[in-house]
Amino acid sequence: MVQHHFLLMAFPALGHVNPVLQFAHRLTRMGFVVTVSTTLHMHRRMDKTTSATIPGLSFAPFSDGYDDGYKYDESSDDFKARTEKYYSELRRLGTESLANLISSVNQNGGHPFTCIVHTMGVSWATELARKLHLPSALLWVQPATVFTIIHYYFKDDSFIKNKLSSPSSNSIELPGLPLLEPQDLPSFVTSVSGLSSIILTMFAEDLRVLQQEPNPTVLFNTFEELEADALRVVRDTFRTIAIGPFVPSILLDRENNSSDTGNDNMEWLNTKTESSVIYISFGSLSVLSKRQMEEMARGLIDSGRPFLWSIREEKEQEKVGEYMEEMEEKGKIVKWCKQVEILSHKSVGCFVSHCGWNSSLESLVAGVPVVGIPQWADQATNAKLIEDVWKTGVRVTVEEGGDDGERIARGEEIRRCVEEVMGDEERGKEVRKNAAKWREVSKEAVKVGGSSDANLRAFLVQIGAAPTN
Ligand SMILES: O=c1ccn([C@@H]2O[C@H](COP(=O)(O)OP(=O)(O)O[C@H]3O[C@H](CO)[C@@H](O)[C@H](O)[C@H]3O)[C@@H](O)[C@H]2O)c(=O)[nH]1
Repeated sequence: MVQHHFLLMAFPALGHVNPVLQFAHRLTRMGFVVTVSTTLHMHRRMDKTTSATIPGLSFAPFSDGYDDGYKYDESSDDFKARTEKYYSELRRLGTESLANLISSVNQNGGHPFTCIVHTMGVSWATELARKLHLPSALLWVQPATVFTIIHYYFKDDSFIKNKLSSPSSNSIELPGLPLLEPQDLPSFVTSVSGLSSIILTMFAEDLRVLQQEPNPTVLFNTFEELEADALRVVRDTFRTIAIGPFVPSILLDRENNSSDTGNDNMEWLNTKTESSVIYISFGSLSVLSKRQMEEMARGLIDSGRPFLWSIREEKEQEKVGEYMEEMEEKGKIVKWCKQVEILSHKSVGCFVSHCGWNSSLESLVAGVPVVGIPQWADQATNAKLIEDVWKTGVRVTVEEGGDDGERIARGEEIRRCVEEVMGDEERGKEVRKNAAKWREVSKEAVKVGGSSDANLRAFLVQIGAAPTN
């Protein structure tokens, strides 16, 4: 019997690498051999603590020429040209490495690769798979809603582009999606410059390459119950298969925990009462301005609640300036923590988040209500879904702040939103009830026999790889 061997290729960003790793875990549990490939820099950043001992899982990192990581500096004059050059190098070196990997496995008597799955931005992996007559699929690591928006954006200008430039009504009505205002759209379609517009070009290439496939298949890090309509309305063009949420098993397997020790954050959380702590994180990419950091600090202090704030780097932490002392008295600032551990702790009652898709799914599975402060990319759309569709959180209102016209979430507004989801008023109760409901539904989806488990098994059978577990 053929031992199926999956090659999973992740675009070099933590938001892609993390779900790919979870997907790899799932496939190995089903009895498959899996190789995960990404750039050397991302490979080093990947949290592989739980992967080291998994039989059947291996890694094949490659150098993209930036082993200390490519720096996206949108303020530099040559940002667009430099980034496009980087992506073309990523394509050249990635294709080369992938081709070498495939032939060396074949020559050295390893299990030959039988399927390639890749995230967005590396569609050259599909092109290589086609050349080698291997089945392939795109793994979409943002919501299906965003995929659907992007699809309609390119399908016909009348859906989005013309509306955005119209002086009168620019509400966007798309099949299967809630009515969207421009502020609910991903920045890819609203920004005409910077990284967002480069990513839009990348998505155009992803869809172009995909649509040349006889059976264009998109696996989604979402689940049917969560985004049924968004998945359904594009089925005339793509085979859409929801197989998420891809979150670490600590969130899926355990009940909210409070007893773990040997870890500063857990011990600190253990001293707090149930659902009393605000957790704050803006993911692996966003950098907040000093002004915004100060507003956040003010809002947290004024909330009168304990908080745990993950701020990636020391120089970022310094931006809270004069508030540091008071912050350290009332809360805890940490550098980079195991977010899923924090979210699964029963003391955490609210997540102030940029609404990155991984964070959004992790909070959903943990049943923690969200206060959304979206920054760019898919985050505004995710915040819209959280507030208006799943009703598991609220989105702060931002306003013009300061001379440079920067849009700011004011401390007072952050405090108000936190109070809204954690307090005793009707809205808070409803949000918490919905969060508890989605926690159960999301866990069910990935259990054996759940919608995502069944979808994944059907996909595997279709490519001739029936699971043994
Ligand atoms: O202290 C921290 C903070 C975050 N995380 C983890 O980091 C990941 C963050 O992912 P995500 O919430 O998706 O945010 P970004 O890193 O900003 O992800 C980028 O990629 C995502 C997937 O494409 C998009 O949805 C986001 O908008 C985009 O910014 C999550 O798994 C978190 O658990 C930690 O482990 N520790």
